[in-house]
Amino acid sequence: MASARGRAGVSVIRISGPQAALALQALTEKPLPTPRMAQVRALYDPVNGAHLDDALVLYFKAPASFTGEDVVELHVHGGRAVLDGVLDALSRIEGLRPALAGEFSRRAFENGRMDLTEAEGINDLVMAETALQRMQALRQMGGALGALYERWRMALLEALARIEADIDFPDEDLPEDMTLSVKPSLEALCAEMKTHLADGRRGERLRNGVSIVLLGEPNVGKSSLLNTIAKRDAAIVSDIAGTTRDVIEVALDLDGYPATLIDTAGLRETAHSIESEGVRRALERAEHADIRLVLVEAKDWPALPEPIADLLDEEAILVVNKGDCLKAPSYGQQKGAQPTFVISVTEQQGLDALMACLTQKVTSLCDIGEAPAITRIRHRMALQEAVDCLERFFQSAQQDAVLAAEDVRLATRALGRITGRVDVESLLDIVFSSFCIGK
Ligand SMILES: Nc1nc2c(c(=O)[nH]1)N(C=O)[C@@H](CNc1ccc(C(=O)N[C@@H](CCC(=O)O)C(=O)O)cc1)CN2
Ligand SMILES: Nc1nc2c(ncn2[C@@H]2O[C@H](COP(=O)(O)OP(=O)(O)OP(=O)(O)O)[C@@H](O)[C@H]2O)c(=O)[nH]1
Ligand SMILES: [Mg+2]
Repeated sequence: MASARGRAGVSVIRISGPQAALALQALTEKPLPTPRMAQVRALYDPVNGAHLDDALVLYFKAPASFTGEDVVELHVHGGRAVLDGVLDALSRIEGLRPALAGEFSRRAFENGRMDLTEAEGINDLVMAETALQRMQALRQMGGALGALYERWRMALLEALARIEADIDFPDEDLPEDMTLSVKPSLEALCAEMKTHLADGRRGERLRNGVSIVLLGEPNVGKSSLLNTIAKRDAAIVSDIAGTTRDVIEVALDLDGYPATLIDTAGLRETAHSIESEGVRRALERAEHADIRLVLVEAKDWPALPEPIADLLDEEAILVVNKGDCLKAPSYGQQKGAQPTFVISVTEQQGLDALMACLTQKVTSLCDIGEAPAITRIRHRMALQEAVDCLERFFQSAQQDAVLAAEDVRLATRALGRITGRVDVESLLDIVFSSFCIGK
């Protein structure tokens, strides 16, 4: 199944590999359709001849297909019985088995149709929830990131060839000390890689979403604010202090940038074991969050309760809720060092200014600009390893050309692992296991 499970107008089943055309023929009484031309065909169970559907079928002849193998697509009516009937019929055809998660993309990679970063881009595109996540995924799927790493790898290979020439023919007419002569170009390359690494993890944040945690004492209106921002009743609100215990997450799309807003238990000392577990979880989330929204009630402001004052660092945004309880509330952003917003959730006041501030923060945390960005820890670790190898090379180059060559070779390998040119076998299960089935 290439489409989602469950009832749908149309569902797509796809088959890849040398038996694909035979499978299609087994389900129809007519000859194979012309490659890449959609045809309507009645599908029958090959064993008992039962009519399964009138489907739209496509045949992609190898190598002109997504996987590079013969591919057949059955665009069937998306009902339970149709899908069960067709999948059941297919499963009884010899040589066919259900695809593994990511297996189509994996085969496309193994057949040389894309590098690993492009395959990862496909998965990111399927997972993308906001416009900018989509843009980043399309860029990576189109090969921009892979091309950058491949360019660096080629430059390293060239340097390596010169160093090896120096080792193999030390007395020939080569310019004196090749190992040193490649140093400036490798230094420039290393600097470029470090700049690429020093991206504030923007690409990874854009892919994963920025986390925004709501913190504060019980009853200040954290869950009310979450519901208002999410525009739905995601969390229970009540006037009983200690209502929220579990961590509650809602996904936000802020001008195309992804964020997760996280509601937590009100912070207080309590003997109640469930509530104190909630408080523990709240503090744990606070530690890992990208943005902390610290809520207080208007009556506790500007003189803040001590435990709350302790939560405020320069990263935190102070939100003063229940502004309607003030005599003459002035809503919106307040002057002062700490970013502070007076709001009223019940009166729907001051929220626009708060949202504008959040959107701006989220944007600056994951704005990647024009250049392709690192989107996962796998890339970051390999790049860092390449940089470390090059720095070792700069140390060792004078002393020993053979050791120096080995450092450059290891840096080349580290880059090659990102696009899947080397050490592929150990990587594939990791990369493709997070894909959808049918992708
Ligand atoms: N029905 C359907 N929709 C789909 C896909 C699919 O496989 N099937 N895709 C995939 O998941 C995406 C489209 N990507 C595709 C990429 C390449 C080829 C392909 O046949 N490539 C051949 C021929 C190119 C040509 O002649 O233009 C090739 O590259 O050799 C097909 C789909 C999104 N929509
Ligand atoms: N007057 C006033 N009351 C509010 C406002 N926002 C929330 N409340 C009320 O404050 C009470 C507590 O709201 P919650 O959203 O449950 O508070 P909380 O911070 O999630 O509380 P815990 O989950 O116990 O930590 C409810 O009765 C809300 O209706 C506001 O802007 N003004
Ligand atoms: Mg709550």
